Parts: sequence; structure tokens; C-alpha cells
Amino acid sequence: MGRGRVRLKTPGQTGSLSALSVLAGAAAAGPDPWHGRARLLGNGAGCVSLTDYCERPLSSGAETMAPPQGPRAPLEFGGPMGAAALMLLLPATVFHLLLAARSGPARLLGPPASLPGLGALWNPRALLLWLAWLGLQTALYLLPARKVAKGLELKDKSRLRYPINGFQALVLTALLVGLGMSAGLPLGALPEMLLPLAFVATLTAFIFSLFLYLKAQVAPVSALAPGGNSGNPIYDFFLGRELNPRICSFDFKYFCELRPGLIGWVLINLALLVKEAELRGSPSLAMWLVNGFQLLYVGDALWHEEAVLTTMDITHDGFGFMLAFGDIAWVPFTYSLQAQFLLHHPQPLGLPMAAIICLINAIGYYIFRGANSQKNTFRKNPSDPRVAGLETISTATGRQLLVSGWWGMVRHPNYLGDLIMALAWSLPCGVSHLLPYFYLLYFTALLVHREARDERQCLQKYGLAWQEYCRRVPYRIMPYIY
Ligand SMILES: NC(=O)C1=CN([C@@H]2O[C@H](COP(=O)(O)OP(=O)(O)OC[C@H]3O[C@@H](n4cnc5c(N)ncnc54)[C@H](OP(=O)(O)O)[C@@H]3O)[C@@H](O)[C@H]2O)C=CC1
Ligand SMILES: CC(C)CCC[C@@H](C)[C@H]1CC=C2C3=C(CC[C@@]21C)[C@@]1(C)CC[C@H](O)C[C@@H]1CC3
Repeated sequence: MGRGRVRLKTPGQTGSLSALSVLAGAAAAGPDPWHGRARLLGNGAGCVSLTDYCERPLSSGAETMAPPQGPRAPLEFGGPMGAAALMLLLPATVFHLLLAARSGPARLLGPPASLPGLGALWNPRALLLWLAWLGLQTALYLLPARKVAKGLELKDKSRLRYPINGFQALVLTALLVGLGMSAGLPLGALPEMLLPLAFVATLTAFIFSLFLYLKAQVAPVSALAPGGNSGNPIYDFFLGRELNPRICSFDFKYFCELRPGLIGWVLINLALLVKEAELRGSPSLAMWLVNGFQLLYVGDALWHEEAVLTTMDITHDGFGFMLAFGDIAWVPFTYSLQAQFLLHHPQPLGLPMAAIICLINAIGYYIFRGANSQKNTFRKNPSDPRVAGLETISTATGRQLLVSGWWGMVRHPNYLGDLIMALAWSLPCGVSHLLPYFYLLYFTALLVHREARDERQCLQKYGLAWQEYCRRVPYRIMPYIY
């Protein structure tokens, strides 16, 4: 069934809308970045009609996601203007959140109580600290790994190799920080440096993206990503031109996605906890919960590091400002917002409420991990006894789709679990302010958009089999709601 010819209504990058177009919708002038998603709402099950959408023979999954980007292909994010606006808006959001968290009113919307001068942003010690951090994580990345995994097959039929030592990097970082603290390292001073640190991280993202853009000029065509090669420098700088930029075996995108930002996030959380203990005698229960939940999340991501090799960020998106900034600045400085808020706005939390919040996080994690592991086990070995009994749909590519178990409940059960955890991370901050719920709001938008984008790619890969899956499992993320 997947070999039939089907028609593509819109030329261009139908499969490459990316995380940021969530925000682009608000910021960008020009074509609506959600347009692809609107088309997904073609039938009762929320799937596009195949005949409405493609004009290529459906073939093996490996080569389907990359429609060529001609010079007149519609651009994402409102094109160069939207990309430029986002490059201002995203860093501004990071600084707004950092300032709001420490201000009395802690308003998510509206201007911060006071604006910092350049003196508050620029600090040579922050620059040194940041460079030392990047150097440490690079050194840990280069240490011998317990395993070397192969990525998916590339356009030139090669497969890149990736070290699996992220969890080891987390443990070694924890040991070094512990040793440092026992030798007098003032970790509690870190929260005071968040603003200048975010500033150098943002500067690094700009400079690094420029390097990546220039590096792509000499990369072979087969190394370029499906999007991000429009010929417009602003747009391509933002989206990223090269798919897997490397120097020797050092893979910049893989390194940035999991190391400096994710580990930096839990280190910032820990510093906020230490600072709270210095200020108030001991860390609050709310601070413990936020630290514990987010450490579990980061530890889990690094433990299952290999799974990131099949995400669209690695297999589909170029590496440009969007991901570079997202990985090294956005993640550590905005994902730690709840702990930042708690340091400046202590919240009373009783044991019964804490127990309920722990239960919510446990339910979220159970769904998130159960769904991700079930799919990973199935993809590695469909005859594994843990998944062999599940009902499946065959596709023309030879791969199968799970249609019972977690993946028979909704089409993205892992997103549902992730969102439930996001709620549990905000609840310890009480309900007096909207600010600590920023992550939940942003993440809902990100995942709704990511889901639509993934559906588009799956429809291209699996054709009618995907439509059948949508018919059998009509809800996307939340049963009976969405
Ligand atoms: N905290 C954060 O900021 C973020 C967290 N995340 C989390 O990262 C994790 C990875 O997410 P993401 O990369 O978006 O996507 P998923 O892990 O959901 O992977 C989607 C892929 O799974 C496969 N698939 C879909 N349905 C089925 C099925 N029924 N049976 C078998 N395979 C199926 C398809 O690929 P194929 O068929 O090719 O295998 C599809 O492309 C998620 O848990 C997400 O919540 C993601 C983004 C940001
Ligand atoms: C700057 C923007 C608004 C958006 C940037 C998006 C990035 C922050 C995210 C894109 C995909 C991500 C993934 C993760 C972290 C956030 C980013 C980098 C995980 C590593 C989080 C832990 C999960 O277990 C796996 C995720 C893979 C995708």
C-alpha cells in the first residue's frame, strides 16, 4: 500500500517545522508556521489525508523526511524576519525570567521591576567559569565510553558513531563538585552569577552558531540538513545548515544536546538549594522536591542517552542558533526557573501536599519511562518477550507500529508523562504566582507542536499504515481531550 503515488499540496519543507515555531507563531510575520499542522486535521482521527499531502512515491523511511529546499520553498518561522525576531525574543525571554524570578512581584507577564545595566550582565569571572564548565564537559565527553553507539543511516549511507558516557559525565561532575565543596568551593555564590552566566552563554551561542554557519560553507552537500539551506544567511544561521557538524569524532550537536545544558541545569538547581540552606538554615521541602524531580529527569535522559540518537533533533534538524541556544542557554537558565523562584519566594509545603506532588511526579515518570522504554525495546527487537505480545500494524517499510500497550492509549504517551511531570515540578511553588508555571506552558506548546511535526514525518514514512494507526488510536497526547 505504501508504494502508491500520492500528491503533495504544498511544496517545500513539509517535514521540518521545528521546536521554535511554537514561539515564532507569536513573533513572526509571514507564512503561518502552524500551517502544516492545520493540514494534519484532515480526518476524524486528526490525521492528514494522504492524497491531500504528498506527491512522491512512499518509500523506505530513511530517505523520506528531506524534501529538497528549493529557493522558492516556503520558509518556517516567518522566514528571515521571523528568525531575526526570534533571535532577539528568545534571549530576552531568558533574561526576563531570570529578573522576574528574583523580583518581588515575580510577574511572568509585564515588565520586570528593574532593568540591569551592562555592569550586571558582564562579569569576567562568569566568562572564566563558563569556559571552565564547557572545558570540563568536553573533557568528560572525550573520556573512554562504556559503549559506542551507531546513529541512523545518513544520506551517504554511512552511520556516525557516538560515545555513550553521559551518565558517567554526570556522576564524575557530581564527584568533582562534591570534592570542590568539601575543599571550600562556594557553590552558594553561583545564584548571584546567573545573570552574567546567562549573558556569556547567550554570547557563546551566537559566536558558536556563526562558526557552525561558516563551517557548513565547506561541508559536502550530503552533510547538509533538509531545512536551513535556503540561501538566506539570517534564516540559515538560525535554523542550522549542517546536520551533524563534527571535528574529527567530536559531534557538536550530540554534545550540546545532553551535556553542558542538562548537567548545568541540575548544577544550578543544587547551587540554589545550597544558597537557600545558607540563607534559611536548611533547604525547604519545596526546594528538595524540585531538585529531586529534575535530577531524576536529567539522570534518566543521560542513562538512556542512546535514545536521543533517534530524535528528530539529531536525525533531521540542522545545528544552528535555534538548537545551540536552546541547548546551552535556554535549558539551564529557564528550566531551573522553579528553583530560582523558590530561593526568592519561599513557599510553605506540608507533608500531605508534598506526598500528592510526589505521586503526580511518579505517575508522570511511570508513563514517560514506560512508553519510551516500550518503544525502544520494540524498535531494537520486536520479538523481545516484554513487547512480543503487543498488537501491531505492519507498514510498507517493513517496520511495525505498536497499536496496544502505551502506544495504543494515545499516539504520544511519552509526551503525556512528560507533561504530568512538568506539572509536578511547578506545584511545589504554590499557586500564588504564574511564573513557576512558565515551563509547563512553554512545554505544552513545544510538545503540541513537536507532535504535529512528528505526525507529518510519520505520515510521509508510513503512509496509509499511519492513517490506520490514527484511526485506531484517535487521541494524540491526552485521552479523550486531545
Ligand atoms: N524536556 C524537553 O524539553 C523535551 C523533552 N522531550 C522528550 O524526549 C522524548 C523523545 O521525544 P521525541 O524525539 O519528540 O519523539 P518520540 O520518542 O515520541 O518518537 C517519535 C517516533 O516514535 C516512533 N513511533 C511513533 N508511534 C509509534 C508506534 N505506535 N509504534 C512504534 N513506534 C512509533 C516514530 O519513529 P520510528 O517509527 O521511525 O521509530 C516516531 O517518529 C520524549 O519523551 C519527549 O517527551 C522532547 C523534547 C523536549
Ligand atoms: C529555544 C527553544 C524555545 C527550544 C529549544 C528546544 C530544546 C531546548 C529542546 C529540543 C529537544 C530537546 C530534548 C531534550 C532537552 C530539550 C531539547 C534540547 C531532552 C534531552 C530532555 C530529556 C529527555 O529525556 C530527552 C530529550 C530529547 C529532546
